[in-house]
Amino acid sequence: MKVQALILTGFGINCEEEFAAAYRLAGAEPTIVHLNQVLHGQVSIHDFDILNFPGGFSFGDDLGSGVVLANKLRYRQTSAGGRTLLDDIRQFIADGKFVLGICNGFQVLVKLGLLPNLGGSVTPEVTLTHNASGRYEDRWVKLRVNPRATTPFLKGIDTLEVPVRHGEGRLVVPDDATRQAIEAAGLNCLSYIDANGDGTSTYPFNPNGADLNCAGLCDPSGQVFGLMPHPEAFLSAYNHPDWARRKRQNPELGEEGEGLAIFRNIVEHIQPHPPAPSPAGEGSLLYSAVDGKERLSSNDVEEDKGQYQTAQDHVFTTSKQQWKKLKGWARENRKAPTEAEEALWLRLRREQLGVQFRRQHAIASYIVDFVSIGAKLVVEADGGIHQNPEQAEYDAGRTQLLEEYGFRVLRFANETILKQPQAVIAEIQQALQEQHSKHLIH
Ligand SMILES: NC(=O)CC[C@H](N)C(=O)O
Repeated sequence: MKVQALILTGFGINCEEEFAAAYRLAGAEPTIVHLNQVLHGQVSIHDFDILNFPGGFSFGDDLGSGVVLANKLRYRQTSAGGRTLLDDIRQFIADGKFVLGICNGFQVLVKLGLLPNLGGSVTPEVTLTHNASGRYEDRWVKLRVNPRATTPFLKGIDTLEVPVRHGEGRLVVPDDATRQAIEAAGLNCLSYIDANGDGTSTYPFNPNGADLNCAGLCDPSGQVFGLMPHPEAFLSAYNHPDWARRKRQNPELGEEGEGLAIFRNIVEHIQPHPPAPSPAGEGSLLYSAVDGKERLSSNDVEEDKGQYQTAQDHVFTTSKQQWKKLKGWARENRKAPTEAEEALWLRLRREQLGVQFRRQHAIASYIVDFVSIGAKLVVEADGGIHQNPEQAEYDAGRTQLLEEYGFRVLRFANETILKQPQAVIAEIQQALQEQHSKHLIH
């Protein structure tokens, strides 16, 4: 099942379709509902992974942007039992789920006290108020991600160019203690920067005069994130006013807008996807070397059933001749794994890391210990013999060849696999993510 994104609308919210488009492009399933459907109990936020508050002019910005909506969430009872939507949202966050607010949505989260929520009691600690310019600002700004920010929404992003459109985007932090606490925890996760890339309070780079030059906040868990600018308004490169000049300067310029990364990040964080395998013959020897005629019927390679067998299609990444030479060996290895191989397989099999791994799989003239064909990632469990110089040279040649075929190769010493399995899995997960983004870019 796809990641489920619930997008609230109604009462003057007006960016819900852009949110839906962003989630769709990021591979999630968006559902737009009127806030009343949630307040009246017709839709439960708990059926979703990400709760989204889009921008707009909820309740006409009466009493201050986001104030009325925040009060509805805090005080409107949703059921006979006297629960409020805020109670549900707190439960939703405690369940490890995610909340995103953009512009008016960010204002709601701040007025409600879900951001920055230093004290954990969901009481307002900072506010957003009228821009220092005294007028509505509609312009493109540049942002820098606080390197200390830990929210998954911003993972891997350094800078971002996005539009702002708001009248009340100026963050005001009431006192030094709050300011220090926010900075100490890295919750001021986005700042406005000038042309040199430095955080700035200078207009118009900082369009509203925000304290800490702050354009966005996250809570200490990183699960709640909000920002004044609109990443959902930069999903395509053509959204940018300078796209034509940029494209002329760099014909290779990708078509994706910078804002999409935030949505991809959170969807990927919730459900790491394997990249699609590259189409036959495209930039890789892998599939073109194995044409239809060379394929063996699955009967020829019937594998032993048992603890180490997973249901999977047979994918051939070697020729028929080579497979004949290698299959006996592959089978033997599979039947008699080393202790480290066995330990690693128990953590890789059955798509536990979100992608399918095969073990003792033949690629060209080699048998690799584990491979995810989709992610193009090979994982090798090395015994002591691999320290011997001759073997090391052989390994290096083999790695080079596999890399030529488009695979990335990770090697772990058996001892490391057995003694630090968590670290090994973390490294494999990291590599899977990198492989995923790499293949998306291509
Ligand atoms: N685009 C928006 O979400 C605007 C938010 C709010 N109405 C403001 O003007 O500040």
